[in-house]
Amino acid sequence: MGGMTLLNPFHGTLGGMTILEQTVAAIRPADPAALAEARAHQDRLTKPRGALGVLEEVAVRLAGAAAVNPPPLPAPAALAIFAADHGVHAQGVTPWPQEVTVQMVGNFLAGGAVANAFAAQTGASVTVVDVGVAADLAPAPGLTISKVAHGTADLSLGPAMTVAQAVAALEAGIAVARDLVDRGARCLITGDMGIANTTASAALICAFTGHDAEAVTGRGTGVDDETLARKIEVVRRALRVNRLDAGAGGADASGLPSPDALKTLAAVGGLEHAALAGFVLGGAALGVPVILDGVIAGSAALAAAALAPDVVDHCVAGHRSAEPGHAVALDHLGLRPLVELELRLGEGTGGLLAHPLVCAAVRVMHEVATFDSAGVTDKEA
Ligand SMILES: O=C(O)c1ccc[n+]([C@@H]2O[C@H](COP(=O)([O-])O)[C@@H](O)[C@H]2O)c1
Ligand SMILES: Cc1cc2nc[nH]c2cc1C
Repeated sequence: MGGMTLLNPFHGTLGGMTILEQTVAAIRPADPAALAEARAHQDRLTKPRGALGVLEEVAVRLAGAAAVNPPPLPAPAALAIFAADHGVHAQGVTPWPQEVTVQMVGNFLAGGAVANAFAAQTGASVTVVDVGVAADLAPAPGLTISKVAHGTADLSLGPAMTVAQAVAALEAGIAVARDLVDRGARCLITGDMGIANTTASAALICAFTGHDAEAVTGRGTGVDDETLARKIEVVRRALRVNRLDAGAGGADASGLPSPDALKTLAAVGGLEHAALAGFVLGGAALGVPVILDGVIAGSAALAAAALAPDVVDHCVAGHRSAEPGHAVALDHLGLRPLVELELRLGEGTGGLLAHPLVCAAVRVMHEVATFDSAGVTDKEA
């Protein structure tokens, strides 16, 4: 799926609804009939009932999301790495210089990052999306340029983005999901790159779950005790300055994107968080499952769920990262991570590792014999 794409980040409309509104409106909850059929099917397969543990629930979940049993095999997979920079970098919340964001974009495009190795292992394509890198990037194969801004403003001093910028980034993410599915992807995997983005992730998790900054702020790329203390204070200040300390709004009764959720995302999110939220919504609207990576994806999924609660039915939590806010975000979403390896890299690495597990879970539903078809005696009811 190489080749360079230039996507228009303008806030588009069609038939009176914005692309974001259309996308939210197209997302369906899990289909109860397909869920029931998939559960009954699991119980007829030649294995003791429940013997595949969590993998049985994954397959059932994908059947519900696809509204058909068995669900389509979630392959080929496409990883999209959304890259952006953060004004809050100026507060000294990370030991890494900001230019590492653009340098790592170069590394992804050259095929030299861990995400490239893991993608090759599971046969996933890699697309890098510049949604807000501070530096200007030259067009290159595998790079989508959807730059909404040259990084966000400092979220500890005021809103990181305007609502219009957040919507433009959401719609850039939706466009990437649509493009990858058009080109044949049957599973989307989230990836991110953005020095300082674990600070924005912590602020989003506080705002959407009501947890305290100390409980959800972690060491990111590996900050020392002094920097961690400063980072927690920066998150607290961001919530106070942006008047989010009382928790944020979710979806409202209209079924349209909640203005509170958009304001929260704009206030303390990053451009990659907004684009990731759009990517997740875009995949769900097309009925294609989305495997979430780490804390950045988890916090973006909170925003997506506040905009469209049913989006969660289309998500699989690839892994649980070492960042403490990730478990809080996954609990709030009701998602159970498949892999727990103390990863804290981002780029989509945890999502990519989970992809073969999700494929295996679904393949069982297509290929394993039933007690009847194989002539195996079931235990007595
Ligand atoms: O995926 C995670 O859970 C994760 C946890 C810690 C760090 N990261 C990555 O590290 C970068 C942000 O870390 P930091 O310390 O600069 O905020 C960003 O590029 C993320 O992809 C990612
Ligand atoms: C080297 C490096 C690689 C990364 N990949 C994702 N986030 C990252 C942060 C750093 C610092």
